[in-house]
Amino acid sequence: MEKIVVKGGHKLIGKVRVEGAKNAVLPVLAGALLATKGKNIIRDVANLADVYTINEVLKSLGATVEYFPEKNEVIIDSSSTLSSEAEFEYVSKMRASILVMGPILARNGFARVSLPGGCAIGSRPIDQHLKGFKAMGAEISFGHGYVEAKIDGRLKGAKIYLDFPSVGATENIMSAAALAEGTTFIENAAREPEIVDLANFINEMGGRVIGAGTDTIRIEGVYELEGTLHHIIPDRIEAGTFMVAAAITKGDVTIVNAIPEHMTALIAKMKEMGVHINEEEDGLRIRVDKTLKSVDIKTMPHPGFPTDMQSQVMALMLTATGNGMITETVFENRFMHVEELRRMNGNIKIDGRSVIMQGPSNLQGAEVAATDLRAAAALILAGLASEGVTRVTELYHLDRGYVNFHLKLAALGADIERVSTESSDEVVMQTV
Ligand SMILES: CC(=O)N[C@H]1[C@@H](OP(=O)(O)OP(=O)(O)OC[C@H]2O[C@@H](n3ccc(=O)[nH]c3=O)[C@H](O)[C@@H]2O)O[C@H](CO)[C@@H](O)[C@@H]1O
Ligand SMILES: C=C(OP(=O)(O)O)C(=O)O
Repeated sequence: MEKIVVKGGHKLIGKVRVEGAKNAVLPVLAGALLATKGKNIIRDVANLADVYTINEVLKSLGATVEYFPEKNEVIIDSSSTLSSEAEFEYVSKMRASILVMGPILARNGFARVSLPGGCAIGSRPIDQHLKGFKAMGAEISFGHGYVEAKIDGRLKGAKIYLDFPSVGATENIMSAAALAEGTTFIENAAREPEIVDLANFINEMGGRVIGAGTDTIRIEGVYELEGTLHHIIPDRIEAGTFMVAAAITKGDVTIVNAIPEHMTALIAKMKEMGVHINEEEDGLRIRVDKTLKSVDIKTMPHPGFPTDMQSQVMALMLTATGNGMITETVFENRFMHVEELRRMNGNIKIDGRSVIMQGPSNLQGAEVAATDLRAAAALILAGLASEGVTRVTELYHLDRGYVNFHLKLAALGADIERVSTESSDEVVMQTV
């Protein structure tokens, strides 16, 4: 078993560079399957466990995938005939595997994908994805834990209103519609920057997607798409996580490669807490020189406050004075980290879909377990501000979404290491 061991009490100072976005690269790599000619070259690909998983899914479908992690590049050739089935093995490991369904259905007229099921943060159904495929003429059926979509000939353009601006449904429908006959409108579409990145990628392949980033996306279907060169946008959640790391240690950190326009809600709320945030020539500078004050936050679809920053900001709020409330509206069960933060002496109460904090808590190092990807980051962040030593386990969650998280924090001055605990001794895995 591996653990991250962090000793609190060190201010973080310096510069850190963020990687390409996990939530942009996964739909783009799935969308690469739309190309029936040429090769797709995808750059600024972060070296994440989820990237290995999606690459395995693409290979299992018959695409040729060359991955050069040292160059942050993936080359995909999907020009030969592809299989139509995404198996349980991959979908159960990573829900975003469902994003191959749109491209496969559009290309093959048939797709069979393992039902993703729920996870630690909520039930996460895919009814909105399927509603879109159905509106485009597909017949949907379920059996043996799989969902199947089938169409005679090509998918047909349609007007699709999403009941909720689901990120995955918008991406899956947009990809499918790229090769459909006629024009598709997605109304109440998700507006996340990652949606815009996927739309840009489809257009670079020769597609016609208009309006991504607004709540109505128009997709004029084309007959074929061709491989292209695409650069993935920077990871706004990794950037936000380092913003919290700087603030929670009352440090002074410049985040290189962040796009502030992708993080307006987070920047606004952190400023409201008293964090100094300035756009400087070399990046986004985060500085704290006083005690922070608690605020109220509600997670919302973009451009609202991102649910993927909820747990990290909760850790920060525990160090602030006064009463603060965080309300989670996107996922119904994204509070598993609360119990772990309580074990670190966090003063938090759950009240329905909200948590109430009375701060500042006198955070104390403890043995804690990550319950999901962002919870892993939040517990490490809390450890940076705790008295004594925190040990965080279940690091496979962290590796899904952060590259060398502990090394980046150590380079900023954190006392942190990743150890293997095969025997009773802790063996340091990597040092700076
Ligand atoms: C790989 C990726 O990009 N993951 C992100 C994506 O996940 P994902 O695409 O799964 O998130 P969605 O926006 O689809 O889900 C948001 C909410 O809508 C519900 N829903 C979704 C689809 C559907 O068909 N029916 C339905 O009810 C979900 O259960 C959830 O409560 O957006 C989330 C919300 O910003 C982020 O937390 C994830 O990090
Ligand atoms: C919830 C997340 O990702 P996924 O949708 O891949 O589980 C996340 O990135 O925080």
